[in-house]
Amino acid sequence: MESVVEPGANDLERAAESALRPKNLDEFVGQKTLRQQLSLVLEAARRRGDAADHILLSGPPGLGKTTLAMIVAAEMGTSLRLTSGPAIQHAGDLASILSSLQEGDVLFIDEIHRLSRPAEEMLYLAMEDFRVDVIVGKGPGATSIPLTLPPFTVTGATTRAGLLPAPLRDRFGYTGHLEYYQHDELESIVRRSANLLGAEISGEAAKELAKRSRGTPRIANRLLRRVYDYSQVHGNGEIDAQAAKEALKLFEVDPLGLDRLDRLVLEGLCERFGGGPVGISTLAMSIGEEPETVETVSEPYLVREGFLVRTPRGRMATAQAWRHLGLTPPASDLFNLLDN
Ligand SMILES: Nc1ncnc2c1ncn2[C@@H]1O[C@H](COP(=O)(O)OP(=O)(O)OP(=O)(O)O)[C@@H](O)[C@H]1O
Repeated sequence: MESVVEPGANDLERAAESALRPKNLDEFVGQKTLRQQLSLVLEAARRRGDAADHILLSGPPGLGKTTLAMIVAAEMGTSLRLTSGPAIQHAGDLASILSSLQEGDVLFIDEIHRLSRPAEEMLYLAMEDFRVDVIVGKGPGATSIPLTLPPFTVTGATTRAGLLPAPLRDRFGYTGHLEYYQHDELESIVRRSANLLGAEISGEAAKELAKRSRGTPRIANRLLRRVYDYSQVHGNGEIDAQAAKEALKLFEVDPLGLDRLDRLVLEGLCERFGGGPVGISTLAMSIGEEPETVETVSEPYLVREGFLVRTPRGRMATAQAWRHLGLTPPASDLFNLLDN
């Protein structure tokens, strides 16, 4: 893990996360509209005694898509099968997963936009007609054996719903979009997770963590674990505001959730390029980073929080970025520059 505020997770962290996952919709914090809609879809299916409709969940990493897929299976009282677009190399891999499903099972496909074309086409048929054609043999002698599947629910997750081909998107009866969380929601998540970890946390400390979590429960939980470590090593294990602030300083996460890389990007932009505009490659090179890292790890949050704007001529720092670094924005303000 490069940074404590990176929204993605590796396998090791996913294992640590499983203890903190909400187990049902009532425990799932925030995303009120999505929760109400999903609850209705599931309740109706339960009353009819049917498998739930196929569900597509879209939104940035770490907001709870996998957790919701697990909740769908738990609420329906069925089993969950987990796979991902990149893990399914050949249509045959998907055929063997599909043919092992039991009635009502939930098949979770993470990064569904990364399925190969043949797998995608096989999935259309399976989702619509609960049928899969299994190819036996190779070359001219190959035969296709149609196999009927029991009704099941695909729950697809994607960070980019726009990348999904329309025929696949259309086969989902319900699509829910996850939004970044509000501070008060993250505060509840932090308190709930602290409780599960057996950690005592003060209200002020929970607020401090929520503010720095970039709207993302995964980051909130990760910061909580690091702050808990700190309070156990340097204190009596209780997390108060002071311990939280000291730990976050140690991990270089500032009061607005910016980390070392974010600040390097803004400093590079303001101090070396007068606030821009400057191309992403030049900017990344000037701070010794790969353009892709800057673009995928740092930039989305900086843009979202209004520190950086992307213009046709390159990246520019906003007045807020200058002020955050303790610098005075240049007299020619951003909007005059953008008009040129
Ligand atoms: N609404 C929520 N309430 C409480 N905890 C949450 C909530 N959403 C997510 N979490 C916690 O955040 C962590 C990450 O969630 P999850 O793995 O479901 O995210 P994801 O959207 O599937 O991420 P990715 O796209 O990287 O797979 C988990 O530990 C989960 O318990």
